[in-house]
Amino acid sequence: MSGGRRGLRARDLPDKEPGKKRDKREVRGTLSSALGEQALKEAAAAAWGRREPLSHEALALDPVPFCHGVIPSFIQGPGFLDGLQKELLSLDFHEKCNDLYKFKQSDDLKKRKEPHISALRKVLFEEFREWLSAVTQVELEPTIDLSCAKYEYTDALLCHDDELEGRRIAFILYLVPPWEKSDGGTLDLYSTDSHFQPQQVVKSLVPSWNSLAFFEVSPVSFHQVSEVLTEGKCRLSVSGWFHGPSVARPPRYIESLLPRSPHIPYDHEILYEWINPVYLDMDSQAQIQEEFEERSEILLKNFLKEEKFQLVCEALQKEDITWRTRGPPNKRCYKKAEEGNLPDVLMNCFEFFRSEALFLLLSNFTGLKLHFLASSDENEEGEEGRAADSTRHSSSKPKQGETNQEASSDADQVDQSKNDLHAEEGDAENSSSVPVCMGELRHWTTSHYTLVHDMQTAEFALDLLFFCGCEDWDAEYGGFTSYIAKAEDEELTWGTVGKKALQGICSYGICSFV
Ligand SMILES: O=C(O)CCC(=O)C(=O)O
Ligand SMILES: [Fe+2]
Repeated sequence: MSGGRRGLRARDLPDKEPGKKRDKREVRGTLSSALGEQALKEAAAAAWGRREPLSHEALALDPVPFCHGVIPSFIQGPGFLDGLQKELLSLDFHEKCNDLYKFKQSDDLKKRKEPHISALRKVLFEEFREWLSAVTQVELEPTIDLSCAKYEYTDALLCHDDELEGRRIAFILYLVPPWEKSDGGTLDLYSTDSHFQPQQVVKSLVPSWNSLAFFEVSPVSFHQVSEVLTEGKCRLSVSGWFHGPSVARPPRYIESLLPRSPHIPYDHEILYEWINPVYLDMDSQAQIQEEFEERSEILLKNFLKEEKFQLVCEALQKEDITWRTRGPPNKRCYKKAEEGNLPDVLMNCFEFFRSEALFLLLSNFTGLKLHFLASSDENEEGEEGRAADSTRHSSSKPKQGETNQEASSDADQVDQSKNDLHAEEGDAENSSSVPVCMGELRHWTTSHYTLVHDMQTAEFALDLLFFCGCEDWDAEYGGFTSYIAKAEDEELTWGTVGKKALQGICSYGICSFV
């Protein structure tokens, strides 16, 4: 059928000159003419190779914090980008949302037939790829890896390195309205430490219409898209990767565990001092245990005695607490209080959370064996989720002198096999047979988060989260904790306390029992 239509159209057209194209709809994208200049190409290749900066009106290269470049006017000629923008905005976009990002992504652009999208694909993966191969001296393959992203108000993509087998150069072409740093949505580049872990943002690229950013994908190419802060502005981009021969990577860094300690020997008096008496009643403890065993979680309202809670809240407002940001940003970003100089009431509160009496009470609340006196009546089949499998803990009493000892682990780089050891807690010789806990006083406010990451140890623990200062919290502020079952890759919901959350809203506190 289409042959007939083609024949009819051919008859309607005037005689064509041999070899001349007839399809008026063919659209061509043309690269910035400066990129065709041999001298610029050679200067760029020399700078890239020597890890030196280059500043030219058509191209900027910078090796800090990792090799990247910006081409401020990537496509030349009027009209092309408007046509491209129109085609892109009419694609179907899918909401992408988990702990790492929130934005909208189009269908794969690999096979789209729209004229401007096809033309862009051609210019990127033919002409520009050749230019980039010459500059970076990497044999880039024609593999097409291309999609379109839309970041709107409150969208963001947190710190990551882009590393995936075969990806060598990342690129992003921006199609944005006039954009300021204060609009958010900057492409932030991180410095790294000696373990290739990201430290802090040292450069922010503000997107602009028709600018293309590119960078080498490497163990240190940590970057983020900061949260878009202006309502009604759309940060549209086309991005992808040029693939090439894989390069050897250093083993992933495994960070040291936070110090853990066994209980501190305080008897039940401390419970009467701190806890709302309703929770000390044996019947309510039995009820709590029933609900916990059913749901693996329980919310205990008004847990502390009112007067103690007030004292803790007041102390948290004091200026003499030293809060330090805890990273690295590809894993977490929140403030942690230094324990050395906490106000007395907070020190005492920490001691209460680490007390022997509380270990025993938590055993009663949960049915987990967090104390040698706790009965071990729970199911011997492994329990799912975060409930500790108490059958893996021996019932040996912590020896005198062992209390409050900190079990810290090696801060040096270790391999995966060490990581695996943590999962094998069945070993009776293992020091984890004595229940231990770790606690932090955390301050959560706007743009704080934690991320699920590859190197997270798989172990059984009871999380205890005690919150202060978050009365009248609204789910819209974020800041919730989500759990995913082991080996499940189902996306999480966005748990960051975003910038749109009201200033001054924060929550405090966590303690974890293993
Ligand atoms: O849009 C940007 O500036 C960067 C996007 C990015 O990092 C990614 O998609 O992996
Ligand atoms: Fe990225």
